[in-house]
Amino acid sequence: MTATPRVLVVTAVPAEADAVTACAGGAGVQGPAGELVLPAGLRVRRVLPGGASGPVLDVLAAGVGPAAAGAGTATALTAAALAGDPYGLVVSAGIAGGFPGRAPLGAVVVSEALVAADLGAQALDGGFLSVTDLGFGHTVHRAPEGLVRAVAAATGALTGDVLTVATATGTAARAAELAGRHPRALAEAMEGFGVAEAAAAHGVPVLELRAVSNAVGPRDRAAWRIGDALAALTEAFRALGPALVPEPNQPAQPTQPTQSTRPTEVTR
Ligand SMILES: O=C(O)c1cccc(C(=O)CC[C@H]2O[C@@H](n3cnc4c(=O)[nH]cnc43)[C@H](O)[C@@H]2O)c1
Repeated sequence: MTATPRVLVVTAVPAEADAVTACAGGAGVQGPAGELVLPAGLRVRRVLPGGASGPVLDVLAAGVGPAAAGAGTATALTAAALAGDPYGLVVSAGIAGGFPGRAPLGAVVVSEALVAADLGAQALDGGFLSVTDLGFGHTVHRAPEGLVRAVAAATGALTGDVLTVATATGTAARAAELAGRHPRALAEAMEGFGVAEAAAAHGVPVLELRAVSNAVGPRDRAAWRIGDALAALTEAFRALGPALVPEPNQPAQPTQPTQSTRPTEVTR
């Protein structure tokens, strides 16, 4: 770690990145000279929400989905490492769907675990086999516990698992399936696990922070409350202050799913 903690915040779309940088109220946003342009035209914007003593947030809109998120995150982490100024923490941030009864619209959630919920294979009986069940790969990255507690205390965020899906849920049946398979899941989004894979490859701890814009369930775009969620995201980052300082020696570690996140039964 450098003297001033450097945090890479990765969102999917520019509107989410704007919501994060708004936490500094404009005053902490560096001018064009402070904007870093990475390969593939990725732009990293820097804000200093806590003033000189707080963390430096470098905010990147890397694109929608786990692959774009992983590629963008890896590019930014590699650029920083090669420049001799590596990041101490990566945060996957944005809006999310909340599981009904677990995370209401407007709630902020912070991840205990970032879980790849659809990385695997469909079984003959229609069940799901994760890559762990198949014997190759992992589906879970855990966030540092102390950091999760500190972020929740500072922001009022709910703590639990955040699922990463490549296809957003659009039916009640799929929502029930995911909720049943992941009893600790509060929300689903589309980038967290990709961000975590890149962070783990660089030995950097990872966290996911999301504001709920819609319910996970039957697709109803008109019911999404994107503005409210983006405002909640800004408030969460404003409240964070020093809480976003990484704990020492807590790199992202892929973990096997706990009993509560494993499918109850799988059939090959
Ligand atoms: O249309 C807009 O103004 C707008 C502003 C900000 C963000 C968006 C997005 O559509 C972001 C997509 C992003 O949001 C996550 N997300 C949100 N809800 C869900 C969900 O129910 N299931 C999965 N992902 C969700 C996701 O991470 C997307 O990348 C639009």
